Amino acid sequence: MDKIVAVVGAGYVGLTTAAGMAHLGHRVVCVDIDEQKIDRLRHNHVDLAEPNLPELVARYLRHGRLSFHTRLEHAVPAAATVFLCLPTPASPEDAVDMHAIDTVTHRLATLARPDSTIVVKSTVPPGTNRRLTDLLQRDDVTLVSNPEFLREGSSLHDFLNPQRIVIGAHCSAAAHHVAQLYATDAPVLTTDPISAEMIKYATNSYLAMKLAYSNTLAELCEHTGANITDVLTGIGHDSRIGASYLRPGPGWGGPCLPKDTRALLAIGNATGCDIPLLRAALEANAHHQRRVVKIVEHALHRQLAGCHIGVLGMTFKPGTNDLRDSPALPITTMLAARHAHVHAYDPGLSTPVAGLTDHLTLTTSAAEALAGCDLALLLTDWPEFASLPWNSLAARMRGNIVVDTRNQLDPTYLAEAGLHVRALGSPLPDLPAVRTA
Ligand SMILES: NC(=O)C1=CN([C@@H]2O[C@H](COP(=O)(O)OP(=O)(O)OC[C@H]3O[C@@H](n4cnc5c(N)ncnc54)[C@H](O)[C@@H]3O)[C@@H](O)[C@H]2O)C=CC1
Ligand SMILES: O=C(O)[C@H]1O[C@H](OP(=O)(O)OP(=O)(O)OC[C@H]2O[C@@H](n3ccc(=O)[nH]c3=O)[C@H](O)[C@@H]2O)[C@H](O)[C@@H](O)[C@@H]1O
Repeated sequence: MDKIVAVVGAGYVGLTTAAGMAHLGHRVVCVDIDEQKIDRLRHNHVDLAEPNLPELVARYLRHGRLSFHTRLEHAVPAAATVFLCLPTPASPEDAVDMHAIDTVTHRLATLARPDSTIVVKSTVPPGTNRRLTDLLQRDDVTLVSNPEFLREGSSLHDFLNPQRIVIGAHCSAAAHHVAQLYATDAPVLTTDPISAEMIKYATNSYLAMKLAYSNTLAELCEHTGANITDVLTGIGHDSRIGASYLRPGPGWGGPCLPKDTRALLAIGNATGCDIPLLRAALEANAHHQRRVVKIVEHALHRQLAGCHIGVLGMTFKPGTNDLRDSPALPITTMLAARHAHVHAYDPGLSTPVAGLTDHLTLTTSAAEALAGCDLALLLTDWPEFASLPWNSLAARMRGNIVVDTRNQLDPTYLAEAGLHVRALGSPLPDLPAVRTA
């Protein structure tokens, strides 16, 4: 048994780190200020829709290798390593809100065990390690930067199978200590802290730019007559480009890609470095969301006022119940602002969601969302949408057009049901006259 690992913050990153570290054989104490969350976790209730996470939490709770706490003083003083997995949301001016990290670091100044290592897993602006070291004022405690690259929906898998571990540390013993906690064959890259912090923003922003480029190519294909699927397959075979993150969609979203791209732009501006590339990626993303609304208008051959739109998928990607910065939010808001009636279904959203039902009706099935609709709009590529009973759905719809922003549906299969699929990145089809009742 290794020395105790403390994890502060029990959200996506924290709970995954806690369960993952327990799985790697460490004794883990996990702390969160959300008393309700901790109470639920102690009773085996994991609220995150993450495959295998509930099972692992239950297993190591039962073994006594994992425990949950609400107070830092009950967890931190015994820990040789303290992972900070705290939120770093955007602040109003798009800089990073460091309140949670600063508050906890302040407390660690008195609570941290002598010779312990504090590991910052949160995404934090370059220079944070140096600033927190000053705040901590503990010569016997080392602060290490260790950004996390997991994706929602596969958080545990990604944590246990990392493509690389990045460790930013001034002290090689501390870097070695953190690396050996992971017991992984993945490459371990040791850098200075500021570079490690930058690697995280640079990665997310690069993915955002790549996605913005894919969506731009999709639009260009519509105008030139090229086929986006073939074009992206063609460029993806070039190993200098790579095939991943090339699927077009209604815009990229989620809790991190938009926030971190905006943050890096703001960080650059604060240092006097303008980054037009990032500004363009963000502008392109807003443009692509607006474009989806235009495609719907074009498909209906008319104004949206009074139309019923059945939306499939609201989360920013399948396999999660997370709506943060989901492109479906601005798109459905724009549809509602044009006085369309929006009825949405998402397999990840079983309970009412605060704020969501102001501009749309959240239904509990695809059949309910599409009943009587003039047009179906697929926004999230939940796998089950491909195999919906499109024959019976078509019979319930008033219109006969499906706008597929993820190029997920088989147009031939839907054609058998009498439906016309308008995918992204294919030449604009001469859509049939809209079927109405
Ligand atoms: N969600 C993701 O997929 C990824 C997130 N990140 C980064 O990791 C960090 C954490 O993100 P998430 O886990 O998504 O956030 P989250 O919002 O899911 O979880 C944060 C947790 O910290 C708790 N917390 C807040 N203040 C606290 C305090 N003073 N003491 C103890 N607990 C406190 C909250 O109650 C919450 O449970 C952020 O910097 C994020 O950018 C990095 C990689 C992936
Ligand atoms: O820092 C973070 O929080 C994380 O942000 C992203 O992970 P995640 O937010 O879970 O989402 P992704 O799977 O990357 O998808 C982001 C968005 O891009 C879209 N996307 C992704 C891939 C693609 O080919 N096409 C596409 O439109 C998704 O639909 C989604 O809206 C990064 O992929 C993680 O490496 C990172 O750790």
